[in-house]
Amino acid sequence: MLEVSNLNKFYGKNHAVNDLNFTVASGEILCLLGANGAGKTTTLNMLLGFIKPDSGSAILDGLDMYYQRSACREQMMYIPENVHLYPSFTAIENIAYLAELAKMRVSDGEIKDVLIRTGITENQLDRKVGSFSKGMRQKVAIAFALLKHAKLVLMDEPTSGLDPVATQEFIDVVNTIKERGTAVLIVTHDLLCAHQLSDHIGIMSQGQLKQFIKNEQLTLPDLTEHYFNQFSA
Ligand SMILES: Nc1ncnc2c1ncn2[C@@H]1O[C@H](COP(=O)(O)OP(=O)(O)OP(=O)(O)O)[C@@H](O)[C@H]1O
Repeated sequence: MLEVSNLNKFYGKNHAVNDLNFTVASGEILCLLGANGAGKTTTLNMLLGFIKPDSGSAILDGLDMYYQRSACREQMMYIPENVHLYPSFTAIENIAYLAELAKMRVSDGEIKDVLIRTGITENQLDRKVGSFSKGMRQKVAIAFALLKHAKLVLMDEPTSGLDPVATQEFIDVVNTIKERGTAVLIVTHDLLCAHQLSDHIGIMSQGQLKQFIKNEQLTLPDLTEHYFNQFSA
């Protein structure tokens, strides 16, 4: 689904993203970990088509994510660290508005259905989202990704500031989109969430993908050791 090949980005002499190679298949979750300045955001910005790679490519289902970025954006969903919604609209109204902008024809019933699937309760459906927590706003964004049948969902620091219960709810909701066959790429500092959620974990340092680990049978202490080894080397 997502194929990143020999991706490079320089800021002057700073090799911010250094020959990155990885794939995320349909129905797979990859978490990218790394210290501040490791190159995660620059990578994300190249996948979003905001930054032109100096060389290499990111391909989403056959489309180049920089040169065919408009077509790619129709097939993916970006969920930033803080999801911004129209505070005086309800969740249904927010999604209806986003759907209209995306020229999608959807009924209120379909919108309600995806919101319920992400854990928004019947009571919350009619509330203005201005009072929603970060976790609830994320659920609304994920509901839109479901409605859109996004092939790829990109998330930046989704669990920062979430309490443990909200984090667990977030993990459950992301598993819902995974089950639908969506490829998910999450940039995070949260080792516990990465361990609980991902199929693969990539550890970046100084622009390079130092490790790409299959999460199966990896314990949290193992992951922590892998992570810290990158900085003691
Ligand atoms: N617009 C820019 N101009 C110049 N240098 C930049 C720019 N954006 C990022 N950098 C540099 O590129 C490198 C990678 O930064 P990036 O923001 O991608 O790291 P990160 O892993 O996302 O860090 P964080 O976890 O703090 O968000 C850093 O050395 C950073 O200083």
